[in-house]
Amino acid sequence: TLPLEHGAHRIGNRTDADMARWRSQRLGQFIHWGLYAIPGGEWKGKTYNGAAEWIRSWKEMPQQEYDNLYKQFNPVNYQPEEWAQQANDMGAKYMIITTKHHDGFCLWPSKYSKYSVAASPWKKDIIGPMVDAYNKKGIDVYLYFSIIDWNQPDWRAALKTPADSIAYQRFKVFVKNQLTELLQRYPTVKGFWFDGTWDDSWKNDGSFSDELEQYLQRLHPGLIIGSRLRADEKGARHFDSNGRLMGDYEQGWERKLPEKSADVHGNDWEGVMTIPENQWGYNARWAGHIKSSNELIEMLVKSASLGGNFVINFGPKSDGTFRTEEVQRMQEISRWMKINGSAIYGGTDAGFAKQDWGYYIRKSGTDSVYMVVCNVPVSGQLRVKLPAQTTLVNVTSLEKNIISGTPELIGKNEYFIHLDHKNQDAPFVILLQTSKDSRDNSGFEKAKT
Ligand SMILES: COc1ccc([C@@H]2N[C@@H](C)[C@@H](O)[C@H]2O)cc1
Repeated sequence: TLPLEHGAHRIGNRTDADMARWRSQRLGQFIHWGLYAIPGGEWKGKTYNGAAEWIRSWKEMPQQEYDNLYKQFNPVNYQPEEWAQQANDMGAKYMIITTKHHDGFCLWPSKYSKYSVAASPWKKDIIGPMVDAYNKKGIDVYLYFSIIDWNQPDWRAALKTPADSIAYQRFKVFVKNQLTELLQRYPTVKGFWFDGTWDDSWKNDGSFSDELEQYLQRLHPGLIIGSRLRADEKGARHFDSNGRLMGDYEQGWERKLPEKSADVHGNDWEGVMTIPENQWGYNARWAGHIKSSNELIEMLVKSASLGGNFVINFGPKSDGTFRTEEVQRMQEISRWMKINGSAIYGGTDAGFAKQDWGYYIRKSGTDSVYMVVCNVPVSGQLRVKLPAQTTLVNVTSLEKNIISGTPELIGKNEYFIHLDHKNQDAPFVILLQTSKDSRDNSGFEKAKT
């Protein structure tokens, strides 16, 4: 291995209480809200085909006109208590809010930038009331912060001249000041979600990103920061030049999920997902495939089964309300989580052989393994193959009328669970009580349905 000064400083997952809490939460809510919600992907009758929060970079968008949108930011229907209530109903245990996206507009009245809500008709702090409302519901808050800042004259994507380096030096002080300010203003936040760290200016400054992370940890012990912040001294990101994960969890799963356990190497990880194919900020016209609640639930289940968190993104409108499709999904997921949430919270990789009908999720630290069935086989029976030395003690379903009769034992530790032929319209959950013992007769009590 290479001697790295600014590579991973820890091998293996964090074992502290803050990280254990994050790991148990499993379902998060991402919120992308800012000036980009005003155009909502359209400008002067034309539709922007990119992600709505990137409209400033569209050739049809005069940047000065975009930058002046702050004069229209006035979310008269913004009700953070309602936002928190609906997130709580959905079953989200943490929320990530964009304090500042790439456009540099700050949703808090920053001392270090004029380009904030303080200059808008709204005038007031957006972030504070949101943090308070979510915390009051017992939901942890993480702050999304973009290192890229198109509004800051000292921002540089690359350092080409000595003047660039002097400007970028000022920019780094600005970044550190804003992050310090955010922690001082919102001391209950549990971590940062960094973005906009792919440019050369940042990638080639691994020592700064490392010092910054350590500075933030000292300022706010226990802070949780993903792998997207850091670069090592050779410009490697997420995984250092020795292949070791930097930060507290793998933060690269954006609009995509790992397929199997081997893809995550036992690391903590988090997947963030849009409901449309690729829109984070509000876009008036959702095109392409819009994920159903069942699709989002299956992604949540898959994430928990692979030992990771799943965060669903929402893009509120400029007035502070949510679009119908997003409210609908929060309500449908809420219904599912109220019945099946016990399979998700505290869930992790069960280490069982994957079957076609769906996913196994182990309640961390126990012998309870949930089966979440997403693909009911036409045979009407679910095959369960237990790892060696594992005995099946009991089988129950979280809802009634799922299992018919007693599971059939075939071979040493294989079972067929027969299903009640009701056609289910959502994933359903069966709980396996197992035990690690060498009894080879695998005695089996009658399954209770
Ligand atoms: C260069 O490609 C991207 C893709 C997405 C992003 C941002 N990350 C997501 C979490 C959103 O904030 C999106 O704007 C930035 C650059």
